[in-house]
Amino acid sequence: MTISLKQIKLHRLKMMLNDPFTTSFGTFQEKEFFIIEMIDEDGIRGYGESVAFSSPWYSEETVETNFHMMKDFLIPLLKKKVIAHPNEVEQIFSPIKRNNMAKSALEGAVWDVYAKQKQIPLAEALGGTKRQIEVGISLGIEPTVKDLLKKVETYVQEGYKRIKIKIKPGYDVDMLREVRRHFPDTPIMADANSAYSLADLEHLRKLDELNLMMIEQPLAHDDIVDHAILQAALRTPVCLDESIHSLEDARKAIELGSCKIINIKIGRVGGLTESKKIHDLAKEKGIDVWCGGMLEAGIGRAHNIALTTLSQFVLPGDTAGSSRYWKKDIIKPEVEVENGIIHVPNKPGIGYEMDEEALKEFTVATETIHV
Ligand SMILES: O=C(O)CCC(=O)c1ccccc1C(=O)O
Ligand SMILES: [Mg+2]
Repeated sequence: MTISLKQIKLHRLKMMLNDPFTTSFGTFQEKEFFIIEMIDEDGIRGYGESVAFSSPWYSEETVETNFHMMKDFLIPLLKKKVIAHPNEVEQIFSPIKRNNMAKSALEGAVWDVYAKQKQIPLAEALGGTKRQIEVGISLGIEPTVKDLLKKVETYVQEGYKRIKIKIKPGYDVDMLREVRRHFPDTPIMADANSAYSLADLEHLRKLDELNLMMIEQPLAHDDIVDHAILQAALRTPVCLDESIHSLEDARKAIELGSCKIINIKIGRVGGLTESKKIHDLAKEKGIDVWCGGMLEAGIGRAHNIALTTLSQFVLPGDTAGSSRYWKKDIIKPEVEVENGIIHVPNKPGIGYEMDEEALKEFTVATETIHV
């Protein structure tokens, strides 16, 4: 069996988040992104989602650069190619440097086509075995600690397996101490999105009193050297997010001791194939991994769920339920979280149907490309 693509549709969507999401870089409430629909010669449809944001605050990619890369460079590389296995897509895209989120959006759709051809769940195609996955939730920076405590309370009640809290200088140790006081036994972690430097080492050391599961990306987005110094000085495990773009980055970070945990985001590392490689290395080296989030709509969420079924995803990820983000998601059924658990669908491919009505409602433009 091979994959012969006939058509690729790039649907540009605009959706409003239920609540504004604030990080150390700012606040946003609207999300623009692409849903990739690939149609093969037998009419099988596979879907992918581009996860870049409208501005390059998280990484250098944006919605516009994703479109440019997919349309002008990556899709032309797929033209007239017969793909035997989605593992090959990474190699096909290798003439193009970086632009991992653009690559990943397309590669994800190829994986979905592949699994649907074979009539197996994407999770199984990836080698995943878990039938249910544990998930946590990521909470943005709130106007006051009181507001935050209310949110933590809500999601602890709902059964989320761990609570991640965004931090920044001035909204960190004291706030977390307060949260810990109210929730002495809840698994809690902090994500700094690169808001600190080694000059803050003594301050960050105070986090060690709070029994946090980890601190995510405390230092620069492109650093693995200073993180190694910080990790050596902290008991709290350091988790890398922004700094890891590839298997090679992961290998170097592990060798340097820059982290004890890796947040794998499919888009950030260029696709499911690379995610799997990082997962396998982490497993071999005894590094725990979990699946990060990019405030995805249903298609990206479905990919995250499938990836999380791999065995070294031992920590709850950021793949919360659809309703945490959207009034209405673009898939049927929506992703439901029950007591912090998602039941992995066992239908072929990503396991969720595109809600065509919702797709239409949120689409602002569609580009159709024949391949
Ligand atoms: O709920 C999610 O999808 C993840 C939320 C989150 O923490 C996040 C959201 C957008 C960009 C970066 C991050 C991050 O993990 O750093
Ligand atoms: Mg992060």
